[in-house]
Amino acid sequence: MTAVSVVGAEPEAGTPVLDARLVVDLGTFRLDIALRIRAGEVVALLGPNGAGKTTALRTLAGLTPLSTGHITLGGQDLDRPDNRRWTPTERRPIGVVFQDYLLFPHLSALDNVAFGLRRHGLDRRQARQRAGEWLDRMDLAAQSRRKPRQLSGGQAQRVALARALAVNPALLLLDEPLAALDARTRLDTRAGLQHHLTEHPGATLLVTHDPLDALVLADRLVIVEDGHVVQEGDATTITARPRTDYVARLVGLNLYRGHADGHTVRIGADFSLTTAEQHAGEVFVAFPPSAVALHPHRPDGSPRNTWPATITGIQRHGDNLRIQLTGPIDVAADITPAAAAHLHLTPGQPLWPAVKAAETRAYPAATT
Ligand SMILES: Nc1ncnc2c1ncn2[C@@H]1O[C@H](COP(=O)(O)OP(=O)(O)OP(=O)(O)O)[C@@H](O)[C@H]1O
Repeated sequence: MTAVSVVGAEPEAGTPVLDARLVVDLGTFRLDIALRIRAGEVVALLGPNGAGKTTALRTLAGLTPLSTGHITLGGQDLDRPDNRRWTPTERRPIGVVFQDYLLFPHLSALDNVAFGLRRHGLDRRQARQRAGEWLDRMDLAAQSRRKPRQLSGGQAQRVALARALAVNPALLLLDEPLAALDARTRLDTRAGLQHHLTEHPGATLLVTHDPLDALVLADRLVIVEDGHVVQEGDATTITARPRTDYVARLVGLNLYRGHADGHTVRIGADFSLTTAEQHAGEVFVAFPPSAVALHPHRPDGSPRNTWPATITGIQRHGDNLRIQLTGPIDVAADITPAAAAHLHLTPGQPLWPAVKAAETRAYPAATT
């Protein structure tokens, strides 16, 4: 099917479609983030609970007003409080897939998709025809007459996606689009969603707290904590060089901030790590839990990074066990069940973690 633009011209690939600075004051919480998304680009807004992701999505959709800042889409100001400019939700060239889809329960799948098209000016026949084509494209032709309650979770998600995409929005907003699905359906639906996002010529913002969704679906990640962007970039850079504890946990790394002098990084008053790279000044040091070996006594031929620690937690982690330890630094170590049995691990037990300098990564803490 050829995509016919209902909402203005097709954006040119590579040009910024969305340019926004979102500032929202909600009592004691303040969101203040800048977002730019190019045509065809999928950006994931990722962050812990309460970071401000939903608030950002609601301001873009016109459901929560900006306190200050602006939302410019395809070169047009949708919101600019300083100029008293605000565009009602239904007049925005934006498609939204809400977490629980918000399908109209009394309308068939076909009419749910046609509804948005009619609101954008198509007559009933045209709207139903276009809706039928979209359902076909989503592999839902056989379900087009069903009401939402007669659809599986994955099917309902695809109807919601068809409804949002059918109007060819300049900006597609996805709010935790896979959160309502069970693990198996999630896997299939994620693959389908990835395919449709690749084909969407407009900008896409995906709001999620699932790192896997973000890594699989997005070209770029914007990480928010407490209303602010703490890191942004492609998945490779972010996974290699996390800059906050939240991001480090997300990508499964131990992360420390310290002061480097050559190969030595001082962390806190009485502790330092030896790193493979040399630096001077403020740095982050990161290493994976799999790089941490655990010894019952101080290891002989002592690797330079070893210290006394105490077990605070033991959890399953895939085929291995993840051991949390406290000491001069807190650290997570992944070891095999066989190694754990050999060490007779119990909470409170003293151990010596050891990490080779070659397994560490050090990088400047200053953002340039
Ligand atoms: N209407 C409101 N009035 C006052 N505070 C609010 C309002 N809506 C949200 N907040 C607060 O704003 C902060 C951000 O909430 P938001 O829902 O945007 O976070 P989130 O990142 O989407 O979190 P989650 O992943 O839990 O959905 C929270 O501290 C929340 O309590």
